[in-house]
Amino acid sequence: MSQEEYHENILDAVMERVRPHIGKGHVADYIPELGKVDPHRFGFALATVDGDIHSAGDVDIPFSLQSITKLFTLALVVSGSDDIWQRVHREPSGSPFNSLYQLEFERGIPRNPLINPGALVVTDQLLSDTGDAVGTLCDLLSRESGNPHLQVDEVTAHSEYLTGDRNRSLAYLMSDFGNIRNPVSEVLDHYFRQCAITVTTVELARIGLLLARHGVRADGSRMFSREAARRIMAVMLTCGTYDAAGEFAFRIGLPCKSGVGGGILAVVPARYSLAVWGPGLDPRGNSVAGALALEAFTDITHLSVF
Ligand SMILES: NC(=O)CC[C@H](N)C(=O)O
Repeated sequence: MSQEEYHENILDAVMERVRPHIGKGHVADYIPELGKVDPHRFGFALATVDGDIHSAGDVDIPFSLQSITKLFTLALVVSGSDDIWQRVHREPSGSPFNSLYQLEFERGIPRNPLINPGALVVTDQLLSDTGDAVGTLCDLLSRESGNPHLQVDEVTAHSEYLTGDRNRSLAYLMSDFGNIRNPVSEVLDHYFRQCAITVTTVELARIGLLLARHGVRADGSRMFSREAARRIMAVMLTCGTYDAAGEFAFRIGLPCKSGVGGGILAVVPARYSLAVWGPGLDPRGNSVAGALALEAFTDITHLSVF
């Protein structure tokens, strides 16, 4: 069997298993603009480390990256320095991604960079490092996705700006503890806009190759060290799906990062980047069909990190 056939067979088998579940779950209507997305969409894309793409379903429709961006702001920050680990821990929180309660008694140091408070700290750092966090992130994602025109969907960003009081609370609380250094309103503006960057499923699979190749960019140059890649993927596995990270490790066994736009990025280190998109979410904010597709993938291929 050729490589081409092997990958197409995997995709067919994954799609067959996931089809009855497409449309399940609830779209993230706490951000009103995301509540308008059709839950019956579904896409699956597999990128090999050599850059070949195999895909099925709605893989060319742009969707909101949301929390998946947290991986790449982190990658940008750790490419410069490891100092961020003074400002954010790397333990699973066991709590919802926007929970406030740990943050008060842990004195403004978030549990990890892949929940909202942690990501706000990382965005604050990127803003200090570059002067333009969302612009720097958009440049990186544009280069890696193969689409030079990736953009912030300003309507979605504004929709979250209008309803984002919980993120505001997190940011002001951390500012009170001295763990936000730029003006809070500026950090929030960059955070809401970074979350609203849109990509297609195929573009996301390409972006994920940065991790699958352990820090090597699409143009062959190195962005961050192998060690940094290993650490980012460890945090992804243990914290990337919030209070469902244990469940994801149990069912899928790959580093995964979800977003409330319905995307999930998973990595088979040194082999594949996998992107799935299904806007219907479970109560913890992870795509129902997306998780099932990734579980089908590891069941079928036996490719997991365990
Ligand atoms: N889990 C997510 O994707 C959350 C991102 C979203 N922008 C929020 O802050 O609530």
